[in-house]
Amino acid sequence: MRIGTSNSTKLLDNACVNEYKIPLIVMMENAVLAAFKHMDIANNQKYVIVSGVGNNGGDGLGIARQLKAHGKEVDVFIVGNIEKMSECSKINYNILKAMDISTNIIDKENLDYLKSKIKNSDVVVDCIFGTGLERDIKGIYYDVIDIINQNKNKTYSIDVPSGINATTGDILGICIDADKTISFEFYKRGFLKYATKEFIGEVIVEHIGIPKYILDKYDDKEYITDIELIKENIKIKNKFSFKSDFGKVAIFAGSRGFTGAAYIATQAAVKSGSGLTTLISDSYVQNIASQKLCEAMTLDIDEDEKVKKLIKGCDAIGFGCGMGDNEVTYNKLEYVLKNTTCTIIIDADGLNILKQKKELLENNPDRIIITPHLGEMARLTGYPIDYIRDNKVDVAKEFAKKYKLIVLLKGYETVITDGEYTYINPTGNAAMANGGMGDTLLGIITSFVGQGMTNLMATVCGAYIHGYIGDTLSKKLYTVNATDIISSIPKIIKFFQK
Ligand SMILES: NC(=O)C1=CN([C@@H]2O[C@H](COP(=O)(O)OP(=O)(O)OC[C@H]3O[C@@H](n4cnc5c(N)ncnc54)[C@H](O)[C@@H]3O)[C@@H](O)[C@H]2O)[C@H](O)CC1
Ligand SMILES: [K+]
Repeated sequence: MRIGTSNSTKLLDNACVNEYKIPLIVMMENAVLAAFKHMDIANNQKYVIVSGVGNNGGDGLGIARQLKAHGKEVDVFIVGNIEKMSECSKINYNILKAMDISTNIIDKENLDYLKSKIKNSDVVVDCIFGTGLERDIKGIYYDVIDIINQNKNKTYSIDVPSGINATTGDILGICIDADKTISFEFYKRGFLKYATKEFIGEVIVEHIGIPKYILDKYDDKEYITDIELIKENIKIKNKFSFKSDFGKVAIFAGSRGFTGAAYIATQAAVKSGSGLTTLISDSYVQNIASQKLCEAMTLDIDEDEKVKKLIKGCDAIGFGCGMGDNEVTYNKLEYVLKNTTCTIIIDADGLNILKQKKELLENNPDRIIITPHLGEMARLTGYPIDYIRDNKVDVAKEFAKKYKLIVLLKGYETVITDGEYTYINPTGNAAMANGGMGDTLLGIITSFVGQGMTNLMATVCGAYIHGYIGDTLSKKLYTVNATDIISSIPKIIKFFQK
């Protein structure tokens, strides 16, 4: 699913109208019909439509007409200077007048009337502002939004809950507290901001008849990952394949007290389909992990020649889980980067050691994937955690572009970017918030890179599948642990295999 901003909507509208000769009223009626499908008419009878005078308001007037045509009780209120009504809104307004559907122009005197109608309604349809909101909400607009929030039974917002800036997610003074948002063509970028989550309700994105090639042309290269993309990347195994066709990977992980991390990351790679997997760790970890790892091989990190030979032949290397934030780990990472050309996926202590010494990243373009959480990203970038949380896409993109690598920034709606293309991961849940989850993810991504996916797609698919397994298991489990995820990896990957 595409992510877009106010500007993308404007550019798209202009292109459709001027270049492709699709009249705006056609797109508006498509929007009306698309939104109407979600008005839940089987369960509601009384609707109040509150429209502004821009095109978002025009959508509302069209929805009012459709609701009336389906036998619903509809009260229409318009806020704003009716003289300044947009052209398409005016068309819908005139249709309502011709059909004898009365409209009320809101002023200070009839706010109580609006309030009583809202109290008495099942659903308020919010069409005051959409992508055209451009300044703080004041005066009568403020009062109307406040009245809706205080008195509604349910509110369905059209395109954007009025008051939220569709691009930044900033709340411009006040905003509608929506139960559902029916948005057009794009998931609005502003909805990614944590602070808006409690106001947008369930978000539905509907197409309004704009051809794909036009959407492609005005694409911001930002997406919410969807299932189709995963299916495209998980290929059927050729019947003539050998284990060498599914990648040789190594996992550098573990230290005293962190043997679990080594086991989890390695076993996740095995279960994700790697042809050959080797855990490289200190001998203490090796002795313990090798008793549990049946399929994976193990190697002592200090057996220099053997390690060098093995990593030179690897298709991907996962590095960092539970290794310790110290000079030894840094030296090993430097060694691995120097002695290989394949992709290295760096997590946990592999990231912590980089905070003062980013030259390792600078000197290895297009072969590193980093998987930080907010704290690790703060240490890498120097930005405060709150700033990163509010600007996660921009921060991840900036870092990815600067160091020519892939950033997977963990958190609610994990961000994955190579600096040009960005994917927001919609899977995963709070039942997965426990130790070992990151190690599992590292194992899956390492395995996918080893099997030949591009670095970006391996990271996108790894994050999606990891979260998807967690979502599936959390329906029956109070807590989902790394070992639960690992056991389900083959079954779920199979589900996505085309
Ligand atoms: N391609 C599409 O997705 C389509 C979407 N449609 C709908 O159109 C709106 C965008 O319409 P637009 O006219 O550009 O903007 P708005 O209706 O959101 O508002 C503009 C209107 O409001 C005034 N205004 C802005 N900020 C304030 C403020 N703080 N206080 C008071 N007034 C304000 C501004 O001056 C204008 O008068 C989109 O969201 C969809 O719902 C189309 O239906 C079809 C194509
Ligand atoms: K709206």
